[in-house]
Amino acid sequence: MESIGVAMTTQMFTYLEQNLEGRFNLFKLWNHPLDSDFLQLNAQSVRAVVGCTKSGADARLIDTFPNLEIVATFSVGLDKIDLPKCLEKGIRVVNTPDVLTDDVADAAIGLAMAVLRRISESDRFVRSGSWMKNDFGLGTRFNGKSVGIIGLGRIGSAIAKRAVAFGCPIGYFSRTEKHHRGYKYFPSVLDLAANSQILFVSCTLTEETKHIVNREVIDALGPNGILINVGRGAHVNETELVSALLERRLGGAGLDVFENEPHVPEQLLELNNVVLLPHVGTDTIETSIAMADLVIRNLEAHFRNEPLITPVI
Ligand SMILES: O=CC(=O)O
Repeated sequence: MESIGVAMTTQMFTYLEQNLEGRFNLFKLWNHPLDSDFLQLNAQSVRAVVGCTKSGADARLIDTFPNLEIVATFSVGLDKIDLPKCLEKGIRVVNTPDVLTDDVADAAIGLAMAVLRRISESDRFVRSGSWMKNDFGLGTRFNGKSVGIIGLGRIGSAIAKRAVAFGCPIGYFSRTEKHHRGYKYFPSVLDLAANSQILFVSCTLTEETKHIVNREVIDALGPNGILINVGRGAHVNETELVSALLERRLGGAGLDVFENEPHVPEQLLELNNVVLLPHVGTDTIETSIAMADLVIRNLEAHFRNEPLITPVI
């Protein structure tokens, strides 16, 4: 397979890069931009693209490679891929579901715990020497809080399973009722938010779920409510979120994702009731290796004319 051209859109994980390099003719697009002479000269040989949450396959990239057969994303999310265009051109698409579910769910629970028990804030308190002068004060309990989950897919279900272990009653919103015994279905996000103390966002980003958390949902969650987003930044109307936090209409937020990553609204940096992560929900060594292996196994299966392991289209 050494002669097959594979284009990697951006730097993502050295292990993946090295393994692709060992198997294919790898083009690193951060060294060779789409309009460079080198890339134009080699564009015909590229049959696969490997993208990620930062940089996927948009129409321009797809059109650059006339012999493109498959797009593999080093992520479960597909929002950086022009899926209709891939479908129209008969380009296969694969992602990395399942192997990352538990780590994202762990990160979601960690964020909820960090906000409620003020873990990041208390760490700052110790480091700054403030403990010498004052007591830290009280946090808020996590166990037993009513949990609402937007999107009861793989990750949402894994969050629910963990929250149940903390004695939390579970409500959820999804396109269809899942008939899960013990979890309460809410056909509207607004009702879910009104009945939740902690609202987790873990659905896929589509036109329908963009800004699914808007001003009304935030107000329904209320001044004691906590919002945790491990989906995509665009699930939440960030401007409304910032206003609600500044005006204390929302109790707090734990965010792994933002509308314009890596840019984070400056006002959030000043708030102690907010915990901010740099989109690291899947970022453990174990999961990253499993994701990279899945990308490679999918590409190898495709070029051997075998069934794809995790096909999207
Ligand atoms: O955000 C992470 C992913 O989509 O894998």
